[in-house]
Parts: sequence; structure tokens; C-alpha cells
Amino acid sequence: MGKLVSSWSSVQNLPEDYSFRWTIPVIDLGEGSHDRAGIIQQIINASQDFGLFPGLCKILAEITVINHGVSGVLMDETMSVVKEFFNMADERRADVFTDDHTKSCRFRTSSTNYATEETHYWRDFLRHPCHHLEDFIHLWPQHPTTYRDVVGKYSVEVRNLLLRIMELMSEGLGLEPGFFEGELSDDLLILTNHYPPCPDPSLSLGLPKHSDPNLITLLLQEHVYGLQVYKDGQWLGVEPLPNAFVVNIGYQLQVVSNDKFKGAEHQAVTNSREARTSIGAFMGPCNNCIIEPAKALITEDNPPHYKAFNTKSFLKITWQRLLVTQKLHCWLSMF
Ligand SMILES: O=C(O)CCC(=O)C(=O)O
Ligand SMILES: [Fe+2]
Repeated sequence: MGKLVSSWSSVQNLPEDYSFRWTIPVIDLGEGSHDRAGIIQQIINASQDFGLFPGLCKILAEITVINHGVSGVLMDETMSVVKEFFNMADERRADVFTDDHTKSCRFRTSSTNYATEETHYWRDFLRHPCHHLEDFIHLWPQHPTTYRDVVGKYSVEVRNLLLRIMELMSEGLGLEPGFFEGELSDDLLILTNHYPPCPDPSLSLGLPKHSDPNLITLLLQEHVYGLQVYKDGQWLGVEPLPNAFVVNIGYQLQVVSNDKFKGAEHQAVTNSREARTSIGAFMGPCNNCIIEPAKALITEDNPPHYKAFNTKSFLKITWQRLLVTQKLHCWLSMF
């Protein structure tokens, strides 16, 4: 009878075996901790099982030393300037607020389908391209005044880290060195999400179930819980780790790897106590690039699972459909 929760008199903290929160596989990218082959193996295992893993910042700090990483200070500064943006008075952020889908820098609410969606999401977001910086930075918010400087530096550093991770992945897949360099990784979008405290989290969502449509995403979240991953038929909460990034495999990497890597479906839930902010860096191919299963992976026993498609049309369809019908796989796959 002692197991009955109704027999417990007072419980301050939820016992661990009652928690659906989950620490997703942690990959230590520090070169001091594993050899290169060991790091690649960890990435492969985590990517195949979950499609999602965080790299610890302790490590990133080490990488900073060799000029490839993102410093903890820059991560904190970026989170702070983004939060400042979301907390500013509307007049100061009116320069980027728009309903126009064709504007590459957009600050708006809910999803891309506000006018047509039946239910809205408890989320504001700001998105803008970042690469090449000189082509886009003039379109970014003018306030806070440090925004462009801080987020500009951040975008360059996360891009380097993403390229480094892609290089490890291409080696793990058995593709030639530099496979993902050039046009396959020429696009970088920073998309920041802000979920204010919500009056009824049980009835609403910050972001619905989706897989990211791009190649690979680096997500910076703060200490506030909200990200969930769909695994084996249930939602698992991703415990935020201090100074860590979540790396999320996108649909395009699933296609190029011919399903060797699978994107994880995820969503963002809200809470009633504290606002939550997350910053995604979405890397992907340039507009006219053709995405298809890498030829080197195709054999008689491993035929292509997907047809080739043009990135521009893929993204046009995905951003509209992704959050609504979840039918992408049927649209893309060969079978
Ligand atoms: O806020 C989060 O944790 C999730 C964000 C996300 O999945 C996205 O922007 O695609
Ligand atoms: Fe996502």
C-alpha cells in the first residue's frame, strides 16, 4: 500500500522514477576527452537513436582555444540581448514586425500561418538570415543597439561549430571530407522563440510537433524547461543543461544520409511561471541546391529512399505544411 501516491503524506520533490524529463545523450566534443573516432561514434549512436543531442559548452570553451568554438560569454550575451529584444516596448521593435512572408527578417507571433491556423501558438518569434552577414545584417533589428554586433558574432561562431559537427558526421557516414561544405551549408537562419508565461499551459502549446526542415540545427535554450521530444510513442521533456547546445537533425540531413540519421520530432510546451526564450541556428543548403541521398551511400542493397528536390521548393512547401499536416515524409519519399 505504501506505493500508493495517495498514501504519501508530504512530498517536496518528485521522485526520479516518476519524471518524464530526460537527459538526452550528451556528446563531449572536447578533443581532450575522446579521440576523433570516439567522438564520431558517439554522434552516430546519438543521431541514430534520437536525432537530437547536446554538445556541452565546457567543451566549446576548449574549442574556443583552438579558434573553432562558441564562448560561454558570447552564448550568455546573445541570450541576454535576445531576451531584451522580446521585452522591449513595441515601438522599439516595430522596424522588424511584419506579416509579410517575403521579408527575410520577420518578427511576428504564433506560426507562419497565423491567418489560416485554427489554433494559435503561445509564442512570438524573430527570424532572419545570417550568412553572408554583410548581405543581411542591415535588415536585423536596430534595437537593442548591441543586437547586430552580438548576434552577428554569435552567428559566425555557431556556423563554425555546425560545420565542424557536419564534418564529423560526413566522416561517420563514410562521405568524402568537406562533403557538406559549400552550397549544402551555405544558408544560416537565426530563429529566436519567446514563450511568455501562459495562463493555461495544459490547453496550449508554444510550438506544435514538428521536425526541423533544414540540414541541422543548433538550439540554445536557457534554464527554463519547455522542449519535448517524441520518442517511442511518448513525449519526453528535455532537461536543459547549463551552457549546452541541443543539436537537432533536420529533414534534409535525413534525406542526404538516406535515413541513416533521422530527425527527431519535437515540440515546445509553455509554463505559467516564467518566460522562456530559445535561439535556433538553422543551417541548410542555398536556394537552388539539389538535395538528394548522397550517391556514395547508394548501392543495390541500399536504394535511395527519397527523390531529389530543389531546396527552394522544398522549403516553400515545408514551412507551410510542416506545422499543419505532418505529411512531409509521403511527399518526399520514393515509396
Ligand atoms: O523552443 C524550443 O525549445 C524549440 C524550438 C524549435 O523547435 C524550433 O524553433 O524549431
Ligand atoms: Fe524545431
